[in-house]
Amino acid sequence: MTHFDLIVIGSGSGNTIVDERFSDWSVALVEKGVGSTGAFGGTCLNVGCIPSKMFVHTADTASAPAHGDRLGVDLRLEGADWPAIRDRIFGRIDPIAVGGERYRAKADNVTLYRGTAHFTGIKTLAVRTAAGTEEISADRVVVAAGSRPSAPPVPGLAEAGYLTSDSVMRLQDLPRRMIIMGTGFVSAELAHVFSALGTDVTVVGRSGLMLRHGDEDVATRFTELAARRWDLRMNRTAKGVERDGGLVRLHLDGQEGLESVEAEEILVATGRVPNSDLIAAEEGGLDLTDDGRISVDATQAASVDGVWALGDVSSPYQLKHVANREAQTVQHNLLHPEAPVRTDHRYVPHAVFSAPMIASVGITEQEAREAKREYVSARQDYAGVAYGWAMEDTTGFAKLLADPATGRLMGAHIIGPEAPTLIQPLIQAMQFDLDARSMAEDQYWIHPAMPELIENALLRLDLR
Ligand SMILES: Cc1cc2nc3c(=O)[nH]c(=O)nc-3n(C[C@H](O)[C@H](O)[C@H](O)COP(=O)(O)OP(=O)(O)OC[C@H]3O[C@@H](n4cnc5c(N)ncnc54)[C@H](O)[C@@H]3O)c2cc1C
Ligand SMILES: NC(=O)c1ccc[n+]([C@@H]2O[C@H](COP(=O)([O-])OP(=O)(O)OC[C@H]3O[C@@H](n4cnc5c(N)ncnc54)[C@H](O)[C@@H]3O)[C@@H](O)[C@H]2O)c1
Repeated sequence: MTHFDLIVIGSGSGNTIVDERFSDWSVALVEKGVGSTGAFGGTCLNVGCIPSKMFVHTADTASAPAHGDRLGVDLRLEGADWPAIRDRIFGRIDPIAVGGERYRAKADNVTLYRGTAHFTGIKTLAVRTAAGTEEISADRVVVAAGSRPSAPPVPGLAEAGYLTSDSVMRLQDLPRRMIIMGTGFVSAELAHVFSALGTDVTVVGRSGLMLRHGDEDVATRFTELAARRWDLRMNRTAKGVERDGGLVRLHLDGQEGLESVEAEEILVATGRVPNSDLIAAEEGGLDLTDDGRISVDATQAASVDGVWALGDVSSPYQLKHVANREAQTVQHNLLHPEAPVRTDHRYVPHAVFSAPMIASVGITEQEAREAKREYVSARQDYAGVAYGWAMEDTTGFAKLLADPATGRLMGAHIIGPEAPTLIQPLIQAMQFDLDARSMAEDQYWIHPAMPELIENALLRLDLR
C-alpha cells in the first residue's frame, strides 16, 4: 500500500488546494472523470456553470429580436448553428481540462490516479483504474467528490433513455422538441438555452411554481413569464415514459386528468445527489447528514480526525462559489492546523442565468414570515428607473427585506436584466453590516445607470 501525506478525491474544487506551499508533501489526487468525455476538472468547468453560461450568453444573443420589437428595431433570427455553437464552447473548455490534467500529472510530488476511489477503512482507500485496483492511505484526506444528476423512479424512464446536464450540452443535433422534467436551476437555464436556439420546450413540474424555493414574488413572476415561452405542465405527476423510435412520450397525471407529452429528447433536471455513496464514506468512518452529505463542522472537518470535505459532497449549497470558499478553508486548515479558520455561510448568494435573470441573497419573504421575524419589505420595478425606461422593461423588479429597527438588510431578490451583477453591492452591505439608509444616502449612485434600481429600492424601505 502506498502511503501519502495527503489524498484529495476529486479534481473540481479539490484541485485548487494543492499549490506550491504543498511542494514538500506527497499528494495523491484521484479523479474518475465527469461527463461523456470523462473529463478532468470537475462539474463546473466541464458540464456545469461554465459551458451552461456560455450557452446562456449565446441564447441571450439569439433572443435579441424578441426585445427589438418594443424598441422599434426590427431584428430577425436567421438561425442558430448548434454544432458550431457546441464546438466553439467545448473547443475552449476541453483544452482547459486537458491542460489542467497535464499540469497536475507533471508535478513531482503529485500522483494522479485516473479512477474511482472508495474508502476501505480509516484514511485508507482502494482506487480502481484501468490498470487495476490499488490501495492507498494517507495522514490526511480531502473529500471533494461533488454530486451527480439524479433521476426520479418513473416507470420506463431508464429504459427510454434520457439526457441530464452531463450529456445535453453535447447533443449531436438541436432537437425539434424537448421535455424538461424539473423546475429548478438547470431547468430554468437550459429551457432558455434550447428555446432561444429554436427547440420547442415543455417543462414538467410537480408544484405550481418554477424556482419555488426562491422568494415567492420572484418565483411567481418567473413562472408567469416562463408560461409565455414554454409549454408549462405544472402540478403534474410523471406516471411513465415510453420510447417510440426517435420519439419519447411522457405520461402525466394532473388536475385535468391523464395526458401525454411527446418530444425527440427528454432532459431530467430533478436535482443532484452527493457522491458520498461512490466513495463509500461510511467505510471510512465518516458521518453523513440525513440527506446523504458528508457531515462537516465549520472548519470543514469531517467526523474522522484528518479528513476534510468540501463542495457538493458535503455542502447544503450546490454552488461553485461556495465550493471554492470551502476549498480555501480546507487549504488553510491543512497548512495551519494550529489556527483553523471557519467557512462563513451567512450570506450565500445565488443567481439563475435564465431569461429573465434572477439573483438572491439572504432570506425570502416567506422565510421571514415563517420565522416570525419583524421585517419591512420594499419593491422597485425596473420600469420605474431611468435605465429601465431605456430598456422598456415591464416585468423586472428588486425586492428588499430589512429589519425596521436597525435598517440591516435581511434579504435581497432581483428578477430582471443583469440581476446577478446588480445584487453584488447588496451582498456586500449584508456581509459588512452596512445599514440600508447609509447605503442609499451616503454614496453617489451613477445616473442613469441600472444600480439606481437598488438605490430606489433601499429608499423605499420604511425604516424607523
Ligand atoms: C448545469 C449546471 C450548471 C451550474 N451552474 C452553476 C452556476 O452558474 N453557478 C454556481 O455557483 N454553480 C453552478 N453549478 C453547480 C456547480 O457546478 C457545483 O456546485 C460545483 O461544481 C461543485 O464543485 P465540487 O468541487 O464540489 O464538485 P465537482 O466539481 O463535481 O468535483 C468533484 C469531482 O470528484 C470526482 N469524483 C467523484 N467521486 C469520485 C470517486 N469516488 N473517485 C474519484 N473521483 C471522484 C468527480 O468526477 C468530479 O470531477 C452548476 C451545476 C450544473 C450541473
Ligand atoms: N446558476 C446556478 O448557480 C446553478 C445552475 C444550475 C445548477 N445549479 C446547482 O445544481 C443543482 C442541481 O440543479 P437542478 O436544477 O437539477 O436541481 P434543483 O434542486 O434546482 O431543482 C430540482 C427540481 O426537480 C424537482 N424534482 C425533484 N424530484 C422530482 C421528482 N421525483 N419528480 C419531478 N420533479 C422532481 C424539484 O421540485 C425541482 O423543481 C442546483 O441545486 C444548483 O445548486 C446551480
